[in-house]
Amino acid sequence: MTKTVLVAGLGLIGGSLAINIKENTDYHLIGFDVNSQTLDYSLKNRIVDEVVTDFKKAVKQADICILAAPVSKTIELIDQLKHIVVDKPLLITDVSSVKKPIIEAASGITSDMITFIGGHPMAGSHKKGIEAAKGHLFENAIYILSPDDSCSSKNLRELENLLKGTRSTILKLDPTEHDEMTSVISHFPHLIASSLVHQAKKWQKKHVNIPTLAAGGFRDITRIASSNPAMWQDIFFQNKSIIQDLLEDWVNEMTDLKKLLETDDKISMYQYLEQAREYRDGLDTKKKGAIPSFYDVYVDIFDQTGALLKVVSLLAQKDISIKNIEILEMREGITGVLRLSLLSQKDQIESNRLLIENGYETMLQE
Ligand SMILES: NC(=O)c1ccc[n+]([C@@H]2O[C@H](COP(=O)([O-])OP(=O)(O)OC[C@H]3O[C@@H](n4cnc5c(N)ncnc54)[C@H](O)[C@@H]3O)[C@@H](O)[C@H]2O)c1
Ligand SMILES: O=C(O)C(=O)C[C@]1(C(=O)O)C=C[C@@H](O)C=C1
Repeated sequence: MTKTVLVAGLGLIGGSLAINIKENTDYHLIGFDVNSQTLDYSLKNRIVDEVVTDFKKAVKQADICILAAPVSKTIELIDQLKHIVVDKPLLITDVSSVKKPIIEAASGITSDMITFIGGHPMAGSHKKGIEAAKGHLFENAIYILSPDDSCSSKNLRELENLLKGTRSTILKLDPTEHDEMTSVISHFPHLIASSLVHQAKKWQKKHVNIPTLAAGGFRDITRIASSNPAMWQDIFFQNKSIIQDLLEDWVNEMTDLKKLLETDDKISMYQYLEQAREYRDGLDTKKKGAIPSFYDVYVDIFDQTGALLKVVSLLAQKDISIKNIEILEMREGITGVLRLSLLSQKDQIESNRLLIENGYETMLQE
């Protein structure tokens, strides 16, 4: 018999998982969300087979339930699950960016029929809502699962099978490990990105043209400051103590840097920058990790109508698929740099050759 999957919270992540599951399995998909427009959109665009407004009733129908609401709302949904009586096995997972409070809440589910496996796809975007959902969002990403000791291998396999179509790589982490690692690599950088934007905004009072000068570097480092504030506020408070520790570390490090300037210690400053460069470059090696392993080609193009289209068509003629395109710097009449991210080294070399043959100036990611 066809199994039923309930997705509770049909935003960017829940919607993307629903699309992916629909594309890759024949499971019957039910969608639940507190936003009626989201439910209408999901049904109209056939992201799910059925929508419901009664969470408890839908849970009783489901074989698998994916909780994809904001972290604190996911905890509230888990609290509801503690009081629902199910008469068939139910496998529950979530997608929350913070794991410890989720696993703690789930430990209060006492029914023998229910298995909870914490989950977190390490991919997303600064966009939110169902309209931004994409079935291929998790391709090449790390998908963290936090099964506890009581989780059977059958249940784990069932969840892994469901997620197979995402083409992500499953990594098992315990919740504490997860929360520390994601704070360093994901949560804390969001706080810093927002603080850099605030700094620019303050200085704009003195220099009105600051936004005009905000070129590649500033845009690169602050892209994530355009993310969903409600989601990040929730994450920071759910992972508060680690964020506080990292903030303290950061303040100390900034104080050290300040001292290097005060004491004119150019050698230490150089070493600081060089060590950061070496570590950052190492993250981009061709193994999968928090930073996806793409093969980049940088192309110098003029900001003229059709320039982007010409580059893309050139590669498309040779069936080279581009994983990601980013314009790093582009001002009217001035050359700009286009970053093409490709899926294999073969595509990277072939694209580079084609572009050079057609008169483009290129550079490969080392
Ligand atoms: N955005 C990312 O980059 C990203 C990446 C990985 C994991 N996550 C995690 O995924 C979860 C969802 O984030 P998102 O980016 O999809 O957010 P989103 O704002 O795009 O979607 C959240 C959805 O949950 C719905 N919702 C809110 N309260 C609800 C409730 N009580 N019951 C049911 N639905 C409810 C909202 O209406 C919305 O449709 C969060 O826990 C977040 O930490 C986000
Ligand atoms: O790509 C982005 O914009 C993201 O912010 C994705 C990102 C991240 O920090 O890497 C954000 C939150 C998640 O929990 C996982 C992934």
